[in-house]
Formats: sequence, C-alpha cells, structure tokens
Amino acid sequence: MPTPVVSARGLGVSFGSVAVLVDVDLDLPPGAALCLTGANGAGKSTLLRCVTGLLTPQAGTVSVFGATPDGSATFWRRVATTVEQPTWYLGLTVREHVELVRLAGGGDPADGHVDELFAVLGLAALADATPDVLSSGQRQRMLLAAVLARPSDLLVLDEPEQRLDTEIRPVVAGLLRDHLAGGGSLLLASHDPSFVAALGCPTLRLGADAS
Ligand SMILES: Nc1ncnc2c1ncn2[C@@H]1O[C@H](COP(=O)(O)OP(=O)(O)OP(=O)(O)O)[C@@H](O)[C@H]1O
Repeated sequence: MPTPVVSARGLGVSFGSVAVLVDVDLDLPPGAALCLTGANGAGKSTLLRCVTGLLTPQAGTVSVFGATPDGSATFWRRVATTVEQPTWYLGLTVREHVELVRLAGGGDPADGHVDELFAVLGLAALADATPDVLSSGQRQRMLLAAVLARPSDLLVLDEPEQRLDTEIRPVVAGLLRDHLAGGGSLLLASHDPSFVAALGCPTLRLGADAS
C-alpha cells in the first residue's frame, strides 16, 4: 500500500472535560478522497484542524506527507484549506483575490485557469466586485475558486457545500473530482449525502453514533 498522504493513529482531543475525538484512526491514500461525517459537534472541524496543524491533539499522532503538520511554508505549499475563515482585503476585487492566491501558490494567474473557475462557478459577472457586496453563497463560491486556483497536493475542505444552492453543488463535486483525477488528494467534512455521493468517496463517521 502506498504511504498515506494523511495518517492519524489514536487521535484524541478534549476541550475541558468534553472528549471530542477519542482514539480516531484514519488513512488517506494519495489521489484519494475521504469524507468526515457526523452530527453537529461530532468533531469534524476539530479533526481537520489537527490535520492542518492548527490544533495539536492531546493524544495520538497525525502525519501529513510523512511529517507532523507544522504550519511551515513547506507544509502550506502542498496543502490548501478552507478550515479557517479567510480574511478579505478591502478594495481588492474577487478576481484580484483569486489571482493573488494562485500566484502565491506558484501558479500563473494569467493562464486562463482563474477564468475557467469563474465560468464554472458562476462568478464571471462578479469578478470585478469586492467580496463585501457578495451574498454568503457567492462568497463561498469565491472561497472555493481561491482554494482550487491554488496548486496543491492535498485539499482540506470543511463543508465545501455550505451555503451553496443545489444547482452548483454537483459542479463543485465535479471540480473536486478533477483535482483527484490530477493526482491530488482530498479530505473533507460534509453534511450533504448527495454531495458525498457525487464525489463517490468513502466516509468516516465521527461522534457518539459512529459505528
Ligand atoms: N476551541 C474550542 N474550545 C472549546 N470547545 C470547542 C472548541 N472547538 C470546538 N469545540 C467543541 O468541540 C466540539 C466539536 O466541534 P467541531 O467544530 O469539531 O464539530 P463539527 O463536527 O465540525 O460540527 P458542525 O457539524 O456543527 O460543523 C463541539 O462541542 C465544540 O463546541
């Protein structure tokens, strides 16, 4: 079996006396996707935060590309995520944000990829708007455009379908399948069974009702 892109063993996280993650194991092979499911509060975001190095578990180990996630520039060159809420820069347009993210990730902002993403995600008419005037669903589309514009080996996405209308959800699933087809890996959390079915990936259920 190839070395997993993400591997966790015996992961444990508690907040005060509340144990949120208990003895969680997972392996994500290269080029594969895995979706975390479970009720509100089951610990999906907490696990994604451990994988992106934003939270250190109290028990167990996490490894990403064979090393403990450390938030270093080297780590972030390979990993793109929507786990943390982004900061938008006042005065920069939707296009300028997404092009900047692509440039910072080592991509060419003028190679047409950003325009393709805008067309597919229905953002073309909003490219010259600033994020503050967007609806929450339009802002989510922009966030996804940015994360997909950035070349990455691993996408870590927290409920990418949130706030999106039902028409665009299969489109986003298609973009994520393209990422996988290109050899990338995907770890996500989702509450939408149709979205997960469109991705066609295995699931890992967290929480008290996990079997
Ligand atoms: N920094 C924190 N301090 C205290 N409690 C926290 C902290 N972060 C998360 N929790 C708690 O941990 C539990 C799991 O939260 P988490 O956000 O991981 O759940 P989730 O499965 O992603 O939920 P949702 O489906 O609502 O997004 C919740 O009870 C939450 O209140």
